Amino acid sequence: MASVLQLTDVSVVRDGNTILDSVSWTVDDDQRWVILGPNGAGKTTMLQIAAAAMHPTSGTAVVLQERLGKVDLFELRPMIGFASTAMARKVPKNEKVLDVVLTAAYSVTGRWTEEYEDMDIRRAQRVLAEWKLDHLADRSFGSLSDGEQKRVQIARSVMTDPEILLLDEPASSLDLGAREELLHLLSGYARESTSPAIVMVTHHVEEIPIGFTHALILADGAIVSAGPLAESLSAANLSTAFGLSIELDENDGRFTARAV
Ligand SMILES: Nc1ncnc2c1ncn2[C@@H]1O[C@H](COP(=O)(O)OP(=O)(O)OP(=O)(O)O)[C@@H](O)[C@H]1O
Repeated sequence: MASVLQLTDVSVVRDGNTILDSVSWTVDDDQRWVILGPNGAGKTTMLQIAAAAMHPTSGTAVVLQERLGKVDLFELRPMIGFASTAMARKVPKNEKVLDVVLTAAYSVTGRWTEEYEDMDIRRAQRVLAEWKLDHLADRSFGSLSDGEQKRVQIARSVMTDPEILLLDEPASSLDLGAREELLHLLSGYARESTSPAIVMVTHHVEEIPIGFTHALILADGAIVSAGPLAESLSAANLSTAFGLSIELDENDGRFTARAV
């Protein structure tokens, strides 16, 4: 077991606003974390630091054993899978699904005239099959449903065989069927011992895939709780974070929450 992410006293200040306030957090390579918290709590900012896409204003962030600020980010980033709507917006709408995934191997979006190696093409095809997208390989990205696009984003982010996988609200905007299909795939992936460490931001406890092991709850840029799911994801901690009385239920590894 090795740590893939270590934040120590990390603060982020932007335009005089403290977005993260002395956050300390460690993620090990066999852990699957969910980050929950109200709008504006700082969840995406945490992911940005984990993705080496942002530096802390103070404190230290060590990603894959490399301290941010002392490492060549272009070497580090291929080892980090990051699926987000912001990333998807950079993908040309007419890009073929196979190419959306394949181009991750070269850290670009939009295929031009590059030649790709057969090995990379075979890996992209395998990844598409794993995420139930093989029948869509020749379709344009822009023609896919939201649910299919979300799965392509994840397939692209695992194409490079990353050591940490970051997912920013992968189930947002999905209908019930598409959400359940995605959660089923994420559960299977989370439970494989060969999968990398996973950190997923979500707004809803209903979107926590079975197999996730840890929860970090954030409010106002500070950690309310962080640790194994059974301890950290509690009605009391959610109530503190959201500032209202919340009831939490668990059924066969899936969660539901409501205000009481
Ligand atoms: N460049 C910036 N300058 C000033 N404030 C910023 C900047 N970037 C983010 N913020 C603020 O920092 C806070 C945290 O933002 P962040 O996107 O990390 O929150 P979040 O928990 O992901 O929110 P949401 O659930 O709404 O996506 C928000 O109040 C946001 O407005």
